[in-house]
Amino acid sequence: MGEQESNNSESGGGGGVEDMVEGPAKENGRAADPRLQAISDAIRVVPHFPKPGIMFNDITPLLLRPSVFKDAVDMFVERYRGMGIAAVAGIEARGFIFGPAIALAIGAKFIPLRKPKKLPGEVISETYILEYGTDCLEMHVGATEPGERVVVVDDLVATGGTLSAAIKLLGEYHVILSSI
Ligand SMILES: O=P(O)(O)OC[C@H]1O[C@H](OP(=O)(O)OP(=O)(O)O)[C@H](O)[C@@H]1O
Ligand SMILES: Nc1ncnc2[nH]cnc12
Repeated sequence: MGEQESNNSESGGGGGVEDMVEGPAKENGRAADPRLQAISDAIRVVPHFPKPGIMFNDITPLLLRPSVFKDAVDMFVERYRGMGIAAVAGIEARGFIFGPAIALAIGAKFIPLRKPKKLPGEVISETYILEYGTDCLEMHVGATEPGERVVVVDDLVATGGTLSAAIKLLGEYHVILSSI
């Protein structure tokens, strides 16, 4: 593999599935899922993108491998099916790639948490700080009901700013965090 195709085990980038992989042995004291290594290997780390110093975790190679893409979705479906999850909230843009598939498979609704000025209805907004700037997430008012269990899905946590904003948007509801 060239430098731009190295996998996450060589990366100092954001935390994603690679944080769940500790070789073939254990994950939180349990046997690691054998699917994790292939998922981790399918995520390309691109140094200095989009700015110097950023180790960019690129999930697009994973999307080109249907069996690995399916394994990534299935792992979340297996984790959350039967848990009374009412909604999956996907964070724009990459949470929109995984979230709807997970939502459909567990029989939950899908809530898009969008970048500013994309949703036409009444919204609530949260501004947050990124590794490379600031951004804002918005959610339609009424997308969730009080007391619903919501899973938040995204591809990656770096600073955690995006995830914190999502939690604040859904704050009055019961949120379950989930990162691919
Ligand atoms: O933990 P954080 O530091 O907040 O970073 C993580 C966020 O950054 C990426 O999205 P990005 O903001 O690049 O938007 P995009 O998916 O629209 O490209 C990623 O998909 C997460 O949403
Ligand atoms: N290191 C990273 N890789 C991919 N997307 C990101 N968003 C913020 N940090 C990132």
